[in-house]
Amino acid sequence: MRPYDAVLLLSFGGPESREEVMPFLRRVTAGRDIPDERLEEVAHHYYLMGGRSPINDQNRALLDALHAELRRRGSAVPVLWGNRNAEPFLADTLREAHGRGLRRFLVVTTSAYSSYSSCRQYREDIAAAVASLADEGLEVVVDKVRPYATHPGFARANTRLVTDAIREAGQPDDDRLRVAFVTHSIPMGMDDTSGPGDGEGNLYWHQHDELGHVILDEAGITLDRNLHGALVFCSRSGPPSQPWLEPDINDHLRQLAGQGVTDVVVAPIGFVSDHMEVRYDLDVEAAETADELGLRMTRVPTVGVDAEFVSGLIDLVEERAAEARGETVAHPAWPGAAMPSICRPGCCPNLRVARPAACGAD
Ligand SMILES: CC1=C(CCC(=O)O)c2cc3nc(cc4[nH]c(cc5[nH]c(cc1n2)c(C)c5CCC(=O)O)c(CCC(=O)O)c4C)C(CCC(=O)O)=C3C
Ligand SMILES: [Fe+2]
Repeated sequence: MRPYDAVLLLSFGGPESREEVMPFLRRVTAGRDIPDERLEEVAHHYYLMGGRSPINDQNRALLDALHAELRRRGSAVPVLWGNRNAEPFLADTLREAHGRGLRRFLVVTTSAYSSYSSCRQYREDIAAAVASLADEGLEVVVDKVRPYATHPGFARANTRLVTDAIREAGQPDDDRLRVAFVTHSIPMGMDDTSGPGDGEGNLYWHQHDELGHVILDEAGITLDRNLHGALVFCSRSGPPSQPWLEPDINDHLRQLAGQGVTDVVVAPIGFVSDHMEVRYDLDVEAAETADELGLRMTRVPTVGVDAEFVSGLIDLVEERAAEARGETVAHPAWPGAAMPSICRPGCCPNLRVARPAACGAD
């Protein structure tokens, strides 16, 4: 039995022209406490790239790669694409698919970690899309693969990319080289409540920290070196009065320059492809800071369409399909533990409003 009629890549979405930038930003920040100056600043980042976010083209490439890997494994299941904040919108993708006779969907998101912004918010948007189709009399079922920050495919691909970049940096002195693992900053309150809701919290921070540590260990073994690194953040928004995860990558670079470090390997492990946060906040802004400080910066590629990463995502698709068929199935995890495919009640909560979320037990 095939439990799903289609695999559905669900992403954040981005604008593709100057005219789409402001409507996109208003959609993303609707009801949020984001200062106007911050919106203008972010709009400017998009305008620098001609108003076109890199994210959609990267998702088109990922879509092709997922499709190819499924075909390679002998599966004919269609692979569709929907976004939360830009065309093609998730509800439109589902409606169109329903028209083609597809009813049961398995979502893979372009977000690996556990937090409200990176997990539950996707689940809320799935629930809203399913509800809006139901209002039109169209019934669909949507499940999701588990968060894959702790899946070996993601971790191994990142480990290899960081190891190659350290080699490429060519600084043999361990004390002069640092690896900066970078992810999207989030409000501290969001991080404090991230995780399954069993009282632990800080899972967003912890997943990144743990991955950074195993990457350093593995790269150190491969290269026979004693490597040093730290977890740092980019793309803070929100009012200055609200605490967000720190240190910011730019502050971190300043600190390193003061410690005699000459080479920084910047590894954006928080992102699955070169989003604007990577292309602007790291490749433009952090690169400028490094340049001013006289630091050599090597930016590690994001996993993108790396074969090991893509293969890991399809392993997760097969794992979730086996679960749906009621089979006992292994949940490979490294580093740390596998997250459940069905999120626990109250995990990674929305701290502002209670909204229905799909793919969970609540
Ligand atoms: C954890 C996280 C991820 C990673 C997980 C994931 O991938 O989902 C992520 C991804 C992304 N965020 C993106 C864009 C934006 N995020 C914003 C705002 C915010 N992000 C937040 C968190 C995250 N965001 C938060 C806590 C806010 C504050 C407002 C709110 O609570 O919602 C804003 C508003 C302006 C600003 O404040 O910067 C924009 C434009 C794009 C598209 C980029 C492109 O075009 O390539 C992508 C992939
Ligand atoms: Fe964001």
